[in-house]
Amino acid sequence: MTKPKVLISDKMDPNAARIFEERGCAVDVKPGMTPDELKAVIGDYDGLAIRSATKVTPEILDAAPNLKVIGRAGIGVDNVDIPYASGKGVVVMNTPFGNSITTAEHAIAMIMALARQIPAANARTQNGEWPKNDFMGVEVTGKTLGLIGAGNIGSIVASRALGLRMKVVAFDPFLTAERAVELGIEKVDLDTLLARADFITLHTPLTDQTRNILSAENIAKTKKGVRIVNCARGGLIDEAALKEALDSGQVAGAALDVFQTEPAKESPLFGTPGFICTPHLGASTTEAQVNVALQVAEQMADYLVNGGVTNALNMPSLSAEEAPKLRPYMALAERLGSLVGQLAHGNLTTISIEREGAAAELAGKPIEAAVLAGLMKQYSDSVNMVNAPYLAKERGLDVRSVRHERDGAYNTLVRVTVGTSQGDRSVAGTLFGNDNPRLVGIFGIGIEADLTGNMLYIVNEDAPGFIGRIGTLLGENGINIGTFHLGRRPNGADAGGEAVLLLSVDQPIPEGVVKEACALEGVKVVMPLAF
Ligand SMILES: NC(=O)C1=CN([C@@H]2O[C@H](COP(=O)(O)OP(=O)(O)OC[C@H]3O[C@@H](n4cnc5c(N)ncnc54)[C@H](O)[C@@H]3O)[C@@H](O)[C@H]2O)C=CC1
Ligand SMILES: O=C(O)C(=O)COP(=O)(O)O
Repeated sequence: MTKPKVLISDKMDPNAARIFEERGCAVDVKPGMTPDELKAVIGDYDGLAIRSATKVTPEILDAAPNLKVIGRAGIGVDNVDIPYASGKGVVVMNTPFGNSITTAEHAIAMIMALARQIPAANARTQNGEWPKNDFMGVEVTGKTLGLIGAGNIGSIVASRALGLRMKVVAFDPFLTAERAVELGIEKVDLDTLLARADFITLHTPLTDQTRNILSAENIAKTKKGVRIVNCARGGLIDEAALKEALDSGQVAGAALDVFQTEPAKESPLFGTPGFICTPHLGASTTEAQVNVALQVAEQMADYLVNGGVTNALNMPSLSAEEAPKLRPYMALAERLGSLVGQLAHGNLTTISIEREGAAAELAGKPIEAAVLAGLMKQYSDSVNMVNAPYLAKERGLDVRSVRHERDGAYNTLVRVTVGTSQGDRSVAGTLFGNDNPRLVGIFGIGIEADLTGNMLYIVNEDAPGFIGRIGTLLGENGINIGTFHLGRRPNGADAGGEAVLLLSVDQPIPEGVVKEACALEGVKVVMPLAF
């Protein structure tokens, strides 16, 4: 098997490359490429490991036909076009905890640096000025810290601030009252936070709701002399409004680690009294960088080599332990999806995926994604388990997953039923010997078959002589039959109803032969299938 190829396109701790190699991936380390340079090489890679500098745009994704996974060694993924990556079937992962302590500590360092104006005092002291009378600071003890965003980083900041004897109030619509009590902080609305906080620190992702959350209007609602820290994302603060507020004294100090445009080589804020900044160093400690590098490489290699999915933003998780158990189910699910997609005519409106017996004990989402991938393959070549659920949603397909506690005739069973404009169509399959996918029912008829290669599905009047006729037709056309499966409709009926035939053949069946088969006496349906 050829090794999956991974490109590390941002500066990353060398542990990442080591782990990729140890886990069976080939790795190239090329930090600092321009977008054009990245575009020129990305086509060679199965995985792309990044930090915040690489921008994964639709243009880059379009140039990456082999790409399967993007791994962000860090938290924020606003530099990746996730909807576009999902559409292309590329998994996007991050490392949600590896650098949170480090970033929280940076925010605390910013709070202390603002309170005591350490950067300016340091610069002037080293300049030989000894400006002892120019730097009157403030204590943080007893002051109110307003947290905007109390997730992983925000809650660590809260715990450290409580240790500094600050009072902490937080605005976070997703913070529960219980969690606030647990953290020892007070949950407030944004206006209350703005009015009460002596220091404000931001810890939300950049979304449509959080963009410019500190707008001119909201900055005007702050306590005069407030100090503001942003170690989250640049777009959270209106930088022009912040400049004005610093100039007017509404804001006594502001510390930014992140900017609207990065790298920020120039800014009206530079040189403003009370303003300090760092060049997106929030995650830059040895400890955090080792953490995120190890984690991203482990996660990406696990996906590329074993199919395990951890911390994906566009796919359900699947542990490396679960992955081998689920793999035969995915194969079964994909084939059932493909079969029902090939057989069902008319406009598909609903799909229901039922799991019974051992299948009911497994994670449902990956099985659902595999069924949809099989089904959607009829419509597009680039469908996989990542983008199939998105494509199904786009097409307005109503997807239902049902888990049955009851025991059925098989110790494990997956049934897929699609609702079409012509009624419901259902197929079911099991695993033989734990890993061998096998069809056990088609449109309510018990029929056992492997779903593999080229097949022919025939419904005919159940009368003597038909099997001979179809065998002769295929033989005359040089088509060898591999396997032959028969069932009767209604299920278990005696002769005289409808018979269903599923044949596997050694080559695709030419259209002319399909037409001749349709013309045979008693034939109702003939459909070539491919798996
Ligand atoms: N400066 C740096 O180097 C680093 C920056 N970051 C950034 O820090 C930010 C926070 O990271 P985590 O705490 O790990 O994320 P998280 O997802 O654990 O927490 C974010 C919190 O923001 C809250 N939130 C979402 N929308 C909100 C809204 N409209 N108003 C108020 N709160 C809202 C969420 O409920 C959540 O509790 C991210 O933007 C991340 O990219 C993370 C690491 C390093
Ligand atoms: O993890 C994050 O969200 C960060 O912002 C860290 O960015 P970086 O990896 O230092 O470029």
